[in-house]
Amino acid sequence: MSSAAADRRRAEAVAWLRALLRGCGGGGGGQPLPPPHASEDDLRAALADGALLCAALRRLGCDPAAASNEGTGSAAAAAAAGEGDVGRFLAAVERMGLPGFSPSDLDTGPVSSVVTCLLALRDQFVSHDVGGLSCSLPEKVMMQSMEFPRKENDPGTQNSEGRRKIPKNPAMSEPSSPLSQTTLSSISRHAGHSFHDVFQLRQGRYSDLPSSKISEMMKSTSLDNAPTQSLLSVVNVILDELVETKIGEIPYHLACLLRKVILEIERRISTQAEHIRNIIPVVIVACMQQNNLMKAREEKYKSRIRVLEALASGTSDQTHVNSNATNGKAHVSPDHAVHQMKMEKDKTEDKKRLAEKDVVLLVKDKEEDVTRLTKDKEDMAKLLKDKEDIIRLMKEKEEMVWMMREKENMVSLNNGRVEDKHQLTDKDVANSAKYRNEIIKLMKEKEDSNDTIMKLNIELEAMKSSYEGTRILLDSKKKEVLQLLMDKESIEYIVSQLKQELAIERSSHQTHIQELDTRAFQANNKLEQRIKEMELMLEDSKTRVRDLEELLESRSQTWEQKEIRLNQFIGLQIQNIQDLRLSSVSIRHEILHCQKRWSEEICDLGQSLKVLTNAAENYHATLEENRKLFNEVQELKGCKANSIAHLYADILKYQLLILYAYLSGNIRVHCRIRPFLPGEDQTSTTIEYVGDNGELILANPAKRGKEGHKLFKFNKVLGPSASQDEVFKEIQPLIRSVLDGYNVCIFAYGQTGSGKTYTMTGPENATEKDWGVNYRALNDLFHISRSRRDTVMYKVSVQMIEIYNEQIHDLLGNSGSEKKYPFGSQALK
Ligand SMILES: Nc1ncnc2c1ncn2[C@@H]1O[C@H](COP(=O)(O)OP(=O)(O)OP(=O)(O)O)[C@@H](O)[C@H]1O
Repeated sequence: MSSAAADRRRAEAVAWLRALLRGCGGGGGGQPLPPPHASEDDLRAALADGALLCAALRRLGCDPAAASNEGTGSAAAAAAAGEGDVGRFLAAVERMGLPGFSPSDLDTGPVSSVVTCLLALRDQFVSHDVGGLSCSLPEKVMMQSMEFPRKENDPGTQNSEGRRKIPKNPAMSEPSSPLSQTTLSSISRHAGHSFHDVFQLRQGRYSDLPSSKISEMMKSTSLDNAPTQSLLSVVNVILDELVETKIGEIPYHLACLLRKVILEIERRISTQAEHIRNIIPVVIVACMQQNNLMKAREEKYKSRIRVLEALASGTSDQTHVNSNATNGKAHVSPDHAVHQMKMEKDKTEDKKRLAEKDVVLLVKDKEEDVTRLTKDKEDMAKLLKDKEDIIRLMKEKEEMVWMMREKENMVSLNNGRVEDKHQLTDKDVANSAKYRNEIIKLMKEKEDSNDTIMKLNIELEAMKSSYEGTRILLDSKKKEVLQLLMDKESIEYIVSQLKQELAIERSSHQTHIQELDTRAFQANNKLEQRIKEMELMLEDSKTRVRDLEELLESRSQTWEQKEIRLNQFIGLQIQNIQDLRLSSVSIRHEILHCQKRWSEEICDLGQSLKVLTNAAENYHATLEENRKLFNEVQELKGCKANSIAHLYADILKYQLLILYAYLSGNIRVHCRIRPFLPGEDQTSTTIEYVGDNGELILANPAKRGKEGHKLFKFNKVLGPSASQDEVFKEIQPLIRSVLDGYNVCIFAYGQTGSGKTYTMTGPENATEKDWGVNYRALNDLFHISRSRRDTVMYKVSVQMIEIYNEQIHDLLGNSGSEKKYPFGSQALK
């Protein structure tokens, strides 16, 4: 047997023992009862002296002392079991044919045999359910101890003289109500005190009974074992006898018997009242527990509903989140999306499993609640029935007391009559007074009993009201349960809907997962393609890196070569500087020579200037004369002054220009550097240096040393950014000097594509801004001639020749002879 089963059996035995002995103050002798959850040691300690065991036997209607004295077998068993209560208990148990135990088991041995013995004893006496109702163990034991009344149609309940039938109360008739008649007779037989034999009067009257017989009836064992019905019958019969015989006095021994019987009845009534008092708190506690249980159930259901609601809202949220996630997944990677979808799917399945589990638990709880409520309802019905029985019992008791009073009145009436008729002796009077006192005492006691019954009635009323409250509570609970059932149905409907939604969601998720798989597959393909492309690009880049490295290598070699060349150039420059020093010395000499020559020339120029001054003086004189003439003409006309002033200014300006041209020399060489044309290498220039004073250094990479660099000297060097206008401005004074009678020749010289045509003519379809020297010169000359037309008449002729292969050709000539140099006299003119 498992320890749990042994504990359960021990608890059953202890509960039964406690319920059995509770009403009689423990073991009857003040022995403490074992605690409700007694351990083996507790039980052993409680039962060690055997007092509780014997009390239990007595409570069951079996006197162990008497039993141990009966028969040789019992005596032998008691002897074998040892002396004392334990021995007597074991002897009684053996006689009943129940399993016993060794007295040493109560000292050190296992208590399982003791428990088995106690449970067998319980089963022996509690084999029949009260009123055909089955109860749980503690309730059964409790109800046994309550000794509920039972109505029997047993013929034995009626006396032989057909008196008014008094309902038999098993609780009162027998100390342990559930005892079967067979069991009872068995116990009585074993005890040797059949109450039928003792109390049932077969013939004669009680007043005629000998004292020894009455003494035997008054023995506590006889009274204890006698059913209450028998005791009541005894009282009734004695009172009837008194009424019938109309004797004024009751025999002393009969009065004692009457008193003892009434005391026994009162004791049983008080025991019953005690039981009722005990049961009321138990019932109230049970009701409160029931209430608490119902409240707990209600809370549980509410929490379940909340969980389901939360689950439902969570599922919808999840659906929302899923849809959001699905919408937002266009921006996340496919692998991540698939992983997320799987996680969401797992979560949804977990939630679904939880929801199903919750539903199963709810259904289970509901079934348990329904079962429990049904059971509670049955228990309450039982309690109500018991309550009605108790009320009925109390009424019966009241009737009985009323009947007893009636009979006492009748006795006292008869006594009065007898006093009137007979002269009593002193002894009889004394006896009568004594009996009267006894009867008054009995009446008082009955009054007390009535008070007790009244109290019991009040308590019963209170119980009734509490039962009513409990019933209302139960009705409300029933309604709540119905409400809960309806809620459960609605929850089941919601759960089924949720399941459908989950199924739909799952299918949509699966579709989505398939789509994502397809997308992931496509993305994978794309990525693989991309990887291949990137690999190709990487290869290409590597090749380019190799090329660049090679280029870098070659560049570095070039730079090294350049560095070498630069070093060489620097060396060359140093040599050049030295050469320049030398040449500077020679130049200095040359300058000195030049200074000398220039001083001579200046002297010549001075003479020439003198000539010019003279000419200018003459010119001024002429001019003065002309001015006078003009003044005169102006006086006459008054309108030519301005033009003459202009002319004068122009003349002065031209004279200065002439002087400048004279001082600058007759031949001037200008250099114009053409900018790079589109498509030309911008870096491959040979120009190394351009000076403001007309110096130009050109590099020749093909030659080394001094030969690699050439220094040129011009009157003016015009850079690549020089405009057409700047070029013209440089030669404009020379061109204008033509109008003063000087010969001027301007020509361009250079290799093919160096910009001769551009400089002289300008680009094709050129605007005024891009005009070349020719256009600008003619334009300027015509402008001046036009401005001087009032004073000077200029004649302009144009000749266009070509020098080709050292042959000069007139491009405007008509015939062959005119075209070839020397041109005709016509052409020269
Ligand atoms: N200073 C400049 N600015 C802009 N473009 C120029 C310049 N000089 C020359 N060019 C351009 O250079 C090209 C060659 O110039 P151009 O025809 O004048 O050379 P060229 O010396 O006359 O040649 P060829 O001897 O063959 O006749 C032309 O397209 C011209 O427009």
